[in-house]
Amino acid sequence: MTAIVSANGLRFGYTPQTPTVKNIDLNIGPGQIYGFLGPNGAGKTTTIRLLLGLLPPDDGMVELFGQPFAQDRRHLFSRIGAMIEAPSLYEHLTAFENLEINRRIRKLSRSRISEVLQTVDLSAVTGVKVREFSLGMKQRLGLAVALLPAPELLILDEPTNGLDPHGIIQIRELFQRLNRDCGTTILVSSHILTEVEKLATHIGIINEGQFVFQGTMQALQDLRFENSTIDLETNDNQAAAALLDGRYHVVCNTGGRLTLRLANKEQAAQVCRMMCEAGLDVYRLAAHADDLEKIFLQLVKR
Ligand SMILES: Nc1ncnc2c1ncn2[C@@H]1O[C@H](COP(=O)(O)OP(=O)(O)OP(=O)(O)O)[C@@H](O)[C@H]1O
Repeated sequence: MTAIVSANGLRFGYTPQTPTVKNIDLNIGPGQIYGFLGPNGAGKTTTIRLLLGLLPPDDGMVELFGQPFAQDRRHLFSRIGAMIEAPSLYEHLTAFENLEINRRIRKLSRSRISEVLQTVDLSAVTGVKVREFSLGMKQRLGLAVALLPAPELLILDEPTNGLDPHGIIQIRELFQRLNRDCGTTILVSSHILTEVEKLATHIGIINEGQFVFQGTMQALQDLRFENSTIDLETNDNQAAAALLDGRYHVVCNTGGRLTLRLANKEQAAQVCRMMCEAGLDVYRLAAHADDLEKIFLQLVKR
């Protein structure tokens, strides 16, 4: 299946001495919601600019919808909606007027304006000047601009920046709706994992211009169980410890409770099965996995 976004060996530096993006390989398939994460200054915006052809790479290549940029750039852009950092809006104009300018530039039908205003829930304020909008309303109007061409691919750089929890939920639900109802592929960047973990199907985490993790959301979740521990309590902990000896790493045996280090979550099931097969009663089997935020912080500290 053709990738919607494909980048290979992407390199870029604002100055020759300091590479900002170092060898980025990235693939986003149709219908994916790709959470692009990294701490401040990791190179997310720069990578997004490279993907959109707004910066020329020093090395590497980008294909969108299986086509390099050089070919039919105008047609490619008609299939993409993008919002990089703060939305570019005319504060002295109304929501409608802002959309109308963009609609004319992109030669789109007039009906798209009311459609996108409805999608982002701004139909009631179509005639209000943007300078009277809250930050959340401005973000949603920026999204409406990005949605005007009914894009197959949405690229959004920190779209929830500065929003309150209610605003973040509204934007998340909007992305979920677009993805579910229209099949829109979405690349959304953030420096906060919790903002994308409920949304993304795939995750890429960069630090200092290179990936430290790329995979499905499930694969990231599974990392929580690498090197996690479980507490085990049975009716005969001595017998349990003897069974585990040599096969599992028992880090603590207090008599009342055994603590084991696990290599993966499947080992918790194996331990449970082993106890039952030996006729021991399991009173407690409690996993202590890292939370995702901790995993994220560990990944970007390396
Ligand atoms: N126009 C520019 N000229 C020189 N250096 C720049 C420019 N834009 C960004 N940088 C530098 O490149 C690095 C990566 O910046 P970038 O904005 O891509 O990171 P980011 O991950 O998007 O960060 P944030 O989450 O803070 O937006 C930073 O060190 C930044 O200072």
